[in-house]
Amino acid sequence: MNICIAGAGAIGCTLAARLTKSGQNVKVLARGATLETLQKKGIHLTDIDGEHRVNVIASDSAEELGSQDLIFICSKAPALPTMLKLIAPMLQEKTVVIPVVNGIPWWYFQGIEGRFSGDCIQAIDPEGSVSKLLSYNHLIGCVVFITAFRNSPGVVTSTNPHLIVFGEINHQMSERLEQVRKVMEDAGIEARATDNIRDQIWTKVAANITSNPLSVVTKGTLEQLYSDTRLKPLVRKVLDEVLLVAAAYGARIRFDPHTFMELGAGMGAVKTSMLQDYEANQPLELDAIGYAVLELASKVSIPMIATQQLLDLTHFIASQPQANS
Ligand SMILES: NC(=O)C1=CN([C@@H]2O[C@H](COP(=O)(O)OP(=O)(O)OC[C@H]3O[C@@H](n4cnc5c(N)ncnc54)[C@H](OP(=O)(O)O)[C@@H]3O)[C@@H](O)[C@H]2O)C=CC1
Ligand SMILES: CC(C)(CO)C(=O)C(=O)O
Repeated sequence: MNICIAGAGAIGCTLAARLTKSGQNVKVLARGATLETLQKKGIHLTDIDGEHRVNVIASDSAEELGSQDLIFICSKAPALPTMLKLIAPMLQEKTVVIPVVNGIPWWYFQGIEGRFSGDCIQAIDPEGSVSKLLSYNHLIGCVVFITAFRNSPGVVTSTNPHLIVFGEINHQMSERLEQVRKVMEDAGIEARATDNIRDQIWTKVAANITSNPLSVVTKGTLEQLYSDTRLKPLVRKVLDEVLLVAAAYGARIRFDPHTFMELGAGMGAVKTSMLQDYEANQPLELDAIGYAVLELASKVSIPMIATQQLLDLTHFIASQPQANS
């Protein structure tokens, strides 16, 4: 299968290395120093199965990479509009596009019936500007439960077992969904196909909104955030708020709040991706994992007072010019 990984950071390099090793025809859309390293040295991934060194074809030109069967967009949420424009030359009628991106997706209200069907979420898709960039029939939804860290361009460490969940945005099972699942499974990454990707989205968003912003405020690890007696009450408050909103949208989250907190603490001394971004002076995914949730909450008239304060505090800290010095 012709597969493009668009965005070669922590998650992109993890997927590109594993898929290449499994025999897929993988190409990588990258830029700058990352592109240069990938072209000269390939990818060096260290994960739970050991070390993987793979050579990949990489370019910053989608035209050069050519038509693809499957495209994984592995950028941060703020780069999504740019990435959707960049991948356009690689699309054919049947190309499947899978954003491997945290947060509420811009297509959340597309493909399903309901009170808000067809609505755009202003925090991530102002006036539908992102929706216009890609036809929905290309999309498969995805939630990634992988932790990975980019040590330097092309050099990535991933410490936890890999898991990735895929689902059609209209909640139907399909042949292409099963094909994608199998491609991932063949690459040694546990992959599941679901008939309700939104349940998974809310589960992951609950993890992100309870940990990522607070990690920027405190510089704490996942273990600390979910177990430190001074931080736990706030984390739990945010968790309770997000679970109410998720329930209002009909999401079924498999874990009760107590188990959720214990699972978080069990993730160990992991630095969240938002804290990594903050330290690298990169834009934070606050809209996709935070302000989009507040918008959804206000649509169903549920207050998220603690969450709002936490997001605003994080936003303030991140907006300070000397924040990282
Ligand atoms: N890392 C983790 O542990 C986890 C991450 N996630 C989520 O997965 C998604 C990807 O995260 P992650 O891999 O960590 O992010 P990274 O920041 O490590 O990687 C993003 C990549 O996108 C590339 N990119 C951005 N814009 C462009 C562009 N215009 N052209 C080409 N490349 C571009 C960046 O380029 P450059 O090389 O120049 O920086 C970078 O390589 C995020 O939504 C994140 O929240 C989810 C679970 C865990
Ligand atoms: C590890 C985890 C689950 C923390 O919220 C994550 O997705 C991230 O760091 O972005």
